[in-house]
Amino acid sequence: MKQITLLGATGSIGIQTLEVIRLHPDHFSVYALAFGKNIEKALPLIKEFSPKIVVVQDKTIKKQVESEFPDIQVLLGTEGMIAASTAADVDVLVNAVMGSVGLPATLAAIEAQKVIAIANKETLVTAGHLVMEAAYRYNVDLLPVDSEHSAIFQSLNGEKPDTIERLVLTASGGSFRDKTREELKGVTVEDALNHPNWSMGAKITVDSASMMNKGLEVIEAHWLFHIPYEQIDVILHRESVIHSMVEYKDRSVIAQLGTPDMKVPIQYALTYPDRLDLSMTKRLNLEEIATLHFQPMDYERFRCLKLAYQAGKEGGSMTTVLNAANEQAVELFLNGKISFLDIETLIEQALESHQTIAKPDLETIIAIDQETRSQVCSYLK
Ligand SMILES: NC(=O)C1=CN([C@@H]2O[C@H](COP(=O)(O)OP(=O)(O)OC[C@H]3O[C@@H](n4cnc5c(N)ncnc54)[C@H](OP(=O)(O)O)[C@@H]3O)[C@@H](O)[C@H]2O)C=CC1
Ligand SMILES: CC(=O)[C@@H](O)[C@H](O)COP(=O)(O)O
Ligand SMILES: [Mn+2]
Repeated sequence: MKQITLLGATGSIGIQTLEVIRLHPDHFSVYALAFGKNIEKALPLIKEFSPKIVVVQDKTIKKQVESEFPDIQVLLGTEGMIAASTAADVDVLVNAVMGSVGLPATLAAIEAQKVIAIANKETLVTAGHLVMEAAYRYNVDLLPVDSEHSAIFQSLNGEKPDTIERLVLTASGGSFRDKTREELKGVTVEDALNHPNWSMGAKITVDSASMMNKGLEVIEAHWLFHIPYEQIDVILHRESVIHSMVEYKDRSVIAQLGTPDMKVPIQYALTYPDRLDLSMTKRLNLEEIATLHFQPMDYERFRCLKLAYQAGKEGGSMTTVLNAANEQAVELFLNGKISFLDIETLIEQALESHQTIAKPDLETIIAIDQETRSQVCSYLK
C-alpha cells in the first residue's frame, strides 16, 4: 500500500489522481491533501479520503476545515506543504499544484527521499538544476506525470542514453492552432480556454494556446532526461494520440500512444515499474481515427516557444524569469488586464532586461521570481 501526499488536490490533475486512487484502494491511500482556496471542491474530498493532514493557503479556510474536521491536522501555506510532503509515513508525493509555488515542497520531499510524481512542470523550469542535483544526491525517483514526458520516459525504458538521437515532443497546437497572428489580436479568454483535445486548468490551457506549454515542456525534458536542447524537437500533431517519441541513432523511433487521458500517465507514475488496469479510459482505436496529422513548428507564429528555447539555452536564472513572467502575464490575461499577444511581449521584455545568474540557489530563485512578477506588473502601468 502506497501512502500518497497530493498537492493541488482540487485541480484538474489532482481530481484525476484521486480518481486513480479510488480505482485501486488496495494499492493506494491518501495521507495528505493540499489545495489553495477551493473549499467547496475540497470538503467532499476530505470527507471521502480522510487524510491525516490537510494543507490550505488561507487562514479563514483553515478555520473552516478545522471546524468541519476536528480530528484532522490542518496546516498552512508552503510550510504546510513541506510538512505534508516529508512526513515519515508518506511514500509518494504527487505534486500537482500550479506554478513555482510547488518548488520548496518538491525539494524538501527529495531531501526526505520520497518518490515524486511530478506534474508541476514550473518547478523544473524555474529551478531544474537544483531539483535534479538533489534527486541525484538523494537517489530519488522523479517520475513524470506530464503526458509527453511520461511518453518519453516509457520510450526510453531499458535503452542506453548514448544511443539517443533526439526527443520529439508532440504539440496539439492548442486553441489557436488555426489562427494567424492577425487573428490572434482579437481573441478572448473564453476562446483561449477552449482546448481542442484536453480538459485542463486555466493556466496550462492558456500556455497551450500560446505554445508556452511546449516551451516549458522542452525545458522540463532537458532536465528530466539530461538531453541538450539541440536534441529536443517539437512537432505539431493535432490529434494528441502520439504523446511523444524518442529517435535512436539506428533510426528506430519509439513512441507511446493512447487516447488523450491524463489518468494514464498519472497512474503509470503511481504504479511504476508495474502497470494496473485502467478500464475506465477509452481504448485507442486507430481504425476509427484513420488519419494522424503532423506539421512542422512555426517559431515566428508561436513566439513563446522560441523564447523558451532561447531562455533554456542561456540557462541559469533565465528560465526562472521565463517562468515567472509567463505565470504573471497569464494571470493578467485571465483577469482581462492584457490581450493574448501581450503575454509574449511581457515575457520578452522581462527576459531582455535580466542579467543571467549561472547557478542561482533557492533563495535567489525565489527573489528573482518575485522581482520578475513585480516587473511584469510595472511594465503594464
Ligand atoms: N491539467 C493537465 O492535464 C496537466 C497539467 N499539468 C501540470 O500540472 C500542474 C497542475 O495543473 P492543473 O491541474 O491543470 O491546474 P489547476 O489550475 O486545475 O489546479 C491547480 C491546483 O493547484 C492549487 N493551487 C494553486 N495555487 C496554489 C498555491 N499558491 N498554493 C497551493 N496550491 C495552489 C489549486 O488550488 P485551488 O484551486 O483550491 O485554489 C489547485 O488544486 C501544472 O503545473 C500543469 O502545468 C501537466 C500536464 C497536464
Ligand atoms: C495533457 C498534457 O500533458 C498537456 O501538457 C498537453 O500537452 C497540452 O497540450 P498541448 O500543449 O500539446 O496543446
Ligand atoms: Mn504536456
